[in-house]
Amino acid sequence: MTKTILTQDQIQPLLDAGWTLTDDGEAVTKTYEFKDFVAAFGWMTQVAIHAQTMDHHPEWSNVYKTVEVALTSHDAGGLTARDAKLAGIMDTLADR
Ligand SMILES: C[C@H](O)[C@H](O)[C@H]1CNC2=NC(N)=NC(=O)C2=N1
Repeated sequence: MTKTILTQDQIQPLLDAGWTLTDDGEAVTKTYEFKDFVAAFGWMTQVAIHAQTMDHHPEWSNVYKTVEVALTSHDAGGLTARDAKLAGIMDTLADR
């Protein structure tokens, strides 16, 4: 598990993929919109299994078909490769 904080160059691909950097620069956020609640919760269930395998967990909330996500590495106090990896998994699973 790496605690190295990502550089601006390493964060840029996340921004290109639609993630937003928080004002403090310590997290990225994204709002996913699904077809309905079942699609949203199904996606969350798939992501949860990956998160548990990685021992890296999202901050998220769900209202009906919308899921708001924030990714950060609490132990590192900012963004790490673990956030970039989980972001990629989330985007890939949402595109199916
Ligand atoms: C003990 C355990 O490894 C830690 O609490 C892990 C679990 N999941 C985590 N998830 C995230 N997003 N940040 C962390 O620092 C973190 N720490």
